[in-house]
Amino acid sequence: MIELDDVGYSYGGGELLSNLSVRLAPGSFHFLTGPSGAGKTTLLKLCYGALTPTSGTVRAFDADMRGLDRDQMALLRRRIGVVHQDCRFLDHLPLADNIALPLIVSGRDMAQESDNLKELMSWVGLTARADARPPELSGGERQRAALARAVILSPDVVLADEPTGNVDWDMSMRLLTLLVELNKMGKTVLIASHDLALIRAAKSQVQARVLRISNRRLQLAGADL
Ligand SMILES: Nc1ncnc2c1ncn2[C@@H]1O[C@H](COP(=O)(O)OP(=O)(O)OP(=O)(O)O)[C@@H](O)[C@H]1O
Repeated sequence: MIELDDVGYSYGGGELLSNLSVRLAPGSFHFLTGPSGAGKTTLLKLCYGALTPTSGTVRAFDADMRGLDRDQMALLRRRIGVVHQDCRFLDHLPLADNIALPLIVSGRDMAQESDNLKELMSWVGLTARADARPPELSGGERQRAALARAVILSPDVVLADEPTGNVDWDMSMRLLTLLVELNKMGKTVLIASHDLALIRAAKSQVQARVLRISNRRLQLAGADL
């Protein structure tokens, strides 16, 4: 589904990531861990085409991302839902409109999508907050809204960057449950997280592979995690 083959990346100085090869198979569940600054967000950006590797190849849905034009890339990105670390809401818009933004941008008929939006808001437990502005939300509400927005176009793949950052343990578990539900619906899930307790908890709910970035390379973490 998404495949990195011998990928390297540099922001201009020395190489941040070297010789990374990994395949996110359809329906798989992965964690990506590693110390702060190791390159987790960078790797996610390579997976959804926000960055182009300095060496190697990233393929998504059998297409080499480097060869795609703007329209093809836009179509491909609709198949990859991203939960950004900083959520990125438009503060002047109500929450429901923020969650619906990908529908609007992709030109969907909003009248036809209204049930989809309501269902999704209910799934993340935010129906009562539909009219709230993002600055009025708690951290957990923001993270659940970011997840709803990431999946509103029914992507095949969900990439979540620290989706449980700044929330307490109960909310982390609630968010994890939502991500596991998405995986049980057949979606491929990759979660970047430095929270080892979360990763351990997930292992009782889902068969997850844990990848760790260490010294610029990607390793498969052992059972001792
Ligand atoms: N646009 C950029 N230009 C230059 N350097 C960057 C840029 N974005 C990130 N970096 C650097 O690349 C390194 C990896 O950053 P990245 O955000 O991928 O790490 P991370 O593992 O996600 O970190 P964290 O766990 O703290 O979120 C850091 O040293 C960061 O400062």
